[in-house]
Amino acid sequence: MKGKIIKGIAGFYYVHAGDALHSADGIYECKAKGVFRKDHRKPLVGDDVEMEVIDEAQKKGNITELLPRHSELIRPAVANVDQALVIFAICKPQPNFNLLDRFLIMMQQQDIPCIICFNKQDIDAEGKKEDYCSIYEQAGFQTITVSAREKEGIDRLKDLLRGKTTTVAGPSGVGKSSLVNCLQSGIVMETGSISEKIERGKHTTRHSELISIAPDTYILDTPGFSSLGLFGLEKEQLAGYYPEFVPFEKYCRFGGCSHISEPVCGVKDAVAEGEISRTRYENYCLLYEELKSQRKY
Ligand SMILES: Nc1nc2c(ncn2[C@@H]2O[C@H](COP(=O)(O)OP(=O)(O)OP(=O)(O)O)[C@@H](O)[C@H]2O)c(=O)[nH]1
Ligand SMILES: [Zn+2]
Repeated sequence: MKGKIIKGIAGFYYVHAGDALHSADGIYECKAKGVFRKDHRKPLVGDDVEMEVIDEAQKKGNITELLPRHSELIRPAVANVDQALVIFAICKPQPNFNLLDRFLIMMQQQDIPCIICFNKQDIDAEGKKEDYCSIYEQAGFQTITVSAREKEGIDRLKDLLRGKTTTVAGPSGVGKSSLVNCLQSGIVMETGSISEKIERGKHTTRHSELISIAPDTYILDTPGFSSLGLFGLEKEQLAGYYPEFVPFEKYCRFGGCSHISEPVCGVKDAVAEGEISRTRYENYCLLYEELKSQRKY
């Protein structure tokens, strides 16, 4: 039968299969004997597989075939991700837009569409949420504001996730765990031997695990981050990750304009006229300088 690898620990793969979508009953502890030889690749969390049940009562099985992957993410290592949800708080803590831009670049490098979610709208006393959303909508990203505490925007968020596998990320303290809990609500996970087995592995390494939140809908909860390096990127490529710059580049005097110190620059003009967000442009300049001074190996 078909299933999906939701977690891998020490040579075991936990495969979500069968009809019991919202219950731990549908999770089989599998080995992947013979798959490496046959498919020449290592199973990844997120892989769709064919499996056979060895022992239904003990929920043990064997993965017999890896089905084709439509995407493969390196950070975090997971297959078949459709999109990323990046969570920031509107306040407490204030969003670090430089960090957000770094995250967006990393996902664009891997061709993964990004939804930006601003949480804690219940304490948005200064009314920042529209401003924040418009910065990123102007750049072509989808945005959503929610409150995990007041359970606002959760249904809309679920709509954006439905039928897809989404990697969920955000710096610490933004309410990611609270939001993941909201998304899981209504799902009865039965306690039992399988979840205990999964539990045991938790203390050794940080594994990524897919959580089923609705039929054909999974989220990957990733550890909070406080910094992100830029990898595999030359400074000349950076502007390509700021999609809102593109329509103005034709007004730059020089081809390959860096939009920093050149005299006639369509991008700088657009910033001055408020057509490109100053926050985005300033972070572009900071990241450009960083790439410029990066050591080449
Ligand atoms: N006002 C408000 N506070 C929230 C909301 N969501 C979460 N919080 C609070 O923000 C703090 C951090 O929430 P968590 O869910 O632990 O955040 P996290 O992003 O998982 O943080 P880490 O565990 O550090 O990665 C807690 O005190 C939550 O009660 C919200 O929608 N509104
Ligand atoms: Zn320019």
